[in-house]
Amino acid sequence: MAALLLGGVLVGLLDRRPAPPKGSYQGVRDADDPRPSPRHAVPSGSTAVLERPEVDEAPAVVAEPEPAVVEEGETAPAKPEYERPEAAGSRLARLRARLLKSNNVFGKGLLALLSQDRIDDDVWDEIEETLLMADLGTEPTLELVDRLKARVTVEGTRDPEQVRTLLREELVAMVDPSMDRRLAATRRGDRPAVTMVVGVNGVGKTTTVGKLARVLVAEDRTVVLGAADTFRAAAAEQLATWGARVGVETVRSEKEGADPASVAFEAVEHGIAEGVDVVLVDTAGRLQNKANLMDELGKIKRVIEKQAEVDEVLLVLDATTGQNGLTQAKVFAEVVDVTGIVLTKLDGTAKGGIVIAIQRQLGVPVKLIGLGEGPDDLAPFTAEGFVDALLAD
Ligand SMILES: Nc1nc2c(ncn2[C@@H]2O[C@H](COP(=O)(O)OP(=O)(O)OP(=O)(O)O)[C@@H](O)[C@H]2O)c(=O)[nH]1
Repeated sequence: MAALLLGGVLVGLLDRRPAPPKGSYQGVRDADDPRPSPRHAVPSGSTAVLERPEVDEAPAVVAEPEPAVVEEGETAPAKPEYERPEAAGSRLARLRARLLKSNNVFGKGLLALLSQDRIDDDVWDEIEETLLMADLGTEPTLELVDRLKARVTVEGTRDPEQVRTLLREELVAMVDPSMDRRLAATRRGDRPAVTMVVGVNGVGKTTTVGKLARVLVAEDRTVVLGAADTFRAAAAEQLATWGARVGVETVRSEKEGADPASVAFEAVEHGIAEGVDVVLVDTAGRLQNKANLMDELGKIKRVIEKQAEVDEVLLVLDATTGQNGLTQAKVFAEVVDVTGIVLTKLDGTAKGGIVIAIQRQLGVPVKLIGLGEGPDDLAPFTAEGFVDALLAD
């Protein structure tokens, strides 16, 4: 199963690139200004700086720190020690207990109901209620109940293992294993893959960008982060801290309220210069009104696309917000072309059905799920892995 999870998520292998040069990069242009030459010889008054991990070199691939050889009376030289993030493939399997715990009623409840000797109308009503309570949504609930009814009638089985198999098949079909859940993580020619991460504040967006950088580093991808959420000053700091832990650089603004498109531009520019695989751009996406959001995200995208295509727009949604999350999803989908959903805080809700509801609403796959506050508690999503975790013993 680990192989399945891994294979479904990221393709290709990273070619190891030389470490970026020393020194700090200063960028100053407005996003619409012409490109300076030579590249980094720019006047003062910078809008974006590169938060370079404070080490002699910044290896994009994490190596086990070698034990330093120290003579008696000597102090060991400072050595870069980055964290080694957990491999992407094993994450969902590791986190299944958390998913099962929070979604116990959904998975186990359904199994128990379907395993009863006699499934009368009352039991079907209870099944329907269980699905609705799990935020599956009315239409998918009715569809699933119809399919289960048809199969139980035809197969007439109450054997727990057969019931489990039947329910597993039907839930996997609802989650739709045919959706392409791979992340854009491979360079296109001489350009990095560019991912914009959007969503309202508080959903776990900045945390998700940090965790996603770790997923990519675990897959031997080189990454640059762009802190284009210039609305909340602490967000850039938070992001740079995430990056520094795994040797990933963050391009950020020195000024609160700086032009987010400009920061995004410079992050991508830096990613191109450094030859990294992926540039992840965090955005603010305040939802006061749709026109503002459209202006801001539209501008960031347009400006990035002066240099490289935006390959992925990941929408982060908080699974605990239920219907509110669906409304947010709709607004964002009207503003940008969302290519994937990251559903955070699934560990804190019994409403795992939201995965199906959101995919149905947007026609876009859930690509990653957040299952805790730990740095590696973001897992690549697969239909089978998710359903197995819901129905696990
Ligand atoms: N339990 C749990 N908590 C999470 C998960 N993802 C994020 N969080 C927590 O959610 C809180 C908010 O996270 P942030 O990344 O700051 O959220 P954000 O407000 O969207 O980021 P900004 O857009 O920069 O404001 C933090 O305490 C995170 O640790 C998750 O999957 N599970």
